Amino acid sequence: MKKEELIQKAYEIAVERYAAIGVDVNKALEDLQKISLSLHCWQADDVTGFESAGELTGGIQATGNYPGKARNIEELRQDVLKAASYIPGTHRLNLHEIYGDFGGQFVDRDQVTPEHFESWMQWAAEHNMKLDFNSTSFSHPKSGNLSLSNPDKSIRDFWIEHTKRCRAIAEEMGKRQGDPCIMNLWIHDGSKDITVNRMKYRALLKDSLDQIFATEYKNMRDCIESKVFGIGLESYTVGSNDFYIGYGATRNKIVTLDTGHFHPTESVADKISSLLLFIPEIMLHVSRPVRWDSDHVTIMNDDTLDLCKEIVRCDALNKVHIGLDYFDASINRIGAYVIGSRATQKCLMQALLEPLAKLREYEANDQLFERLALLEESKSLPWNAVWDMFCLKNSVPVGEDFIVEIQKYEADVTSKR
Ligand SMILES: C[C@H](O)[C@H](O)[C@@H](O)C(=O)CO
Ligand SMILES: [Mn+2]
Repeated sequence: MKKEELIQKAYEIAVERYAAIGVDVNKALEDLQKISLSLHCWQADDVTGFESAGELTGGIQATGNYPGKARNIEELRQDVLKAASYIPGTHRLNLHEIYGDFGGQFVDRDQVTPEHFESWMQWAAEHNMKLDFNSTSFSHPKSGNLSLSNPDKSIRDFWIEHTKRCRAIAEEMGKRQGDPCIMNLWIHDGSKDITVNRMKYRALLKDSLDQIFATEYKNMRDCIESKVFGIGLESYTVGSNDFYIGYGATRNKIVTLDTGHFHPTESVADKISSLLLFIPEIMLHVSRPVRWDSDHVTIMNDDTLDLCKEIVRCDALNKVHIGLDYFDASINRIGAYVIGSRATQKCLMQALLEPLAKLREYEANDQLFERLALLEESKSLPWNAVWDMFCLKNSVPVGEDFIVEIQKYEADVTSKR
């Protein structure tokens, strides 16, 4: 039997199996088709960008030196398109400011304009890819330990100007693509050792943000991202979780939850329902922390599954933007994109196939053994037959077939860099 026929047969059996517990597989497929992931451009080149080839700072690290990383804008675009060709569905690209098309010139962060992203906007339109954006506070001589919360007004003003300009760029991207560009703001600001000025730096950050967000835009949306700590900044993070939840709730801003930015046993999934009662939307940075915010490639683990299930259980697919954020420099980088994106989609698929009505009925009736039993059984329902059909319908490799394709691209392209 041909592979397509096998997939079709397994799919039909899965449809019947799910129907028996009240799950509409077609609806799940339609819903998954509508979810665009925001692919982070920085997996392709270990967060280097095109401003200068300086050191990566800001308490983040890309470890490993697998050959073949993208060295310029053309290579990065080629790699992103290659990766996207193995990911079912239509996806977005998330750019950092340091990935501008600077034409070989040094353009300082307080000088950047939408023109530096003109070629990106054209490229994205040609490839039916919408753009998201990030200001970049790290890897710059003025980054230090404090940017928007720096007591030195000249440094603070430099970063305020940078972030304002980034919002203007995001606005232009959103206008051009006819869909809001989501702009994330993450700054590394913090202290390696004990500080006796916690309030002071947070008050400065609050004031800087108020200045940055004073301009109202129609085509971009702001989101703000907290973190527990960065390497070298272990004792204090100005933009903590509490800080940004307070800021987001009082200023109606999207809050970004990076799955690597919490204490290791803290459930990010549990935050969805609480946050959505007080803030408009959530941006996710799906990652895989191994002992710290190590940014390993996302896999189909319990954390990601729980997160996706919570989004669906909260009926929040239209309020949660799903971006990826990891940068593993120790394996094939195109493979890293494909593994992490498909893993996230597999988790979403399982979430969409959960027999939620039946589970809720059990819970309402206080049938707690039955609820747990069905939760357990649903883990081994044939969701993968539905996933295979999703890949087939989207004309991307089914199962592990993408491995050989990526090996070929490595042999023909990235190994020659
Ligand atoms: C490069 C990104 O801005 C960065 O990963 C940020 O989102 C983050 O998560 C820092 O730890
Ligand atoms: Mn992040």
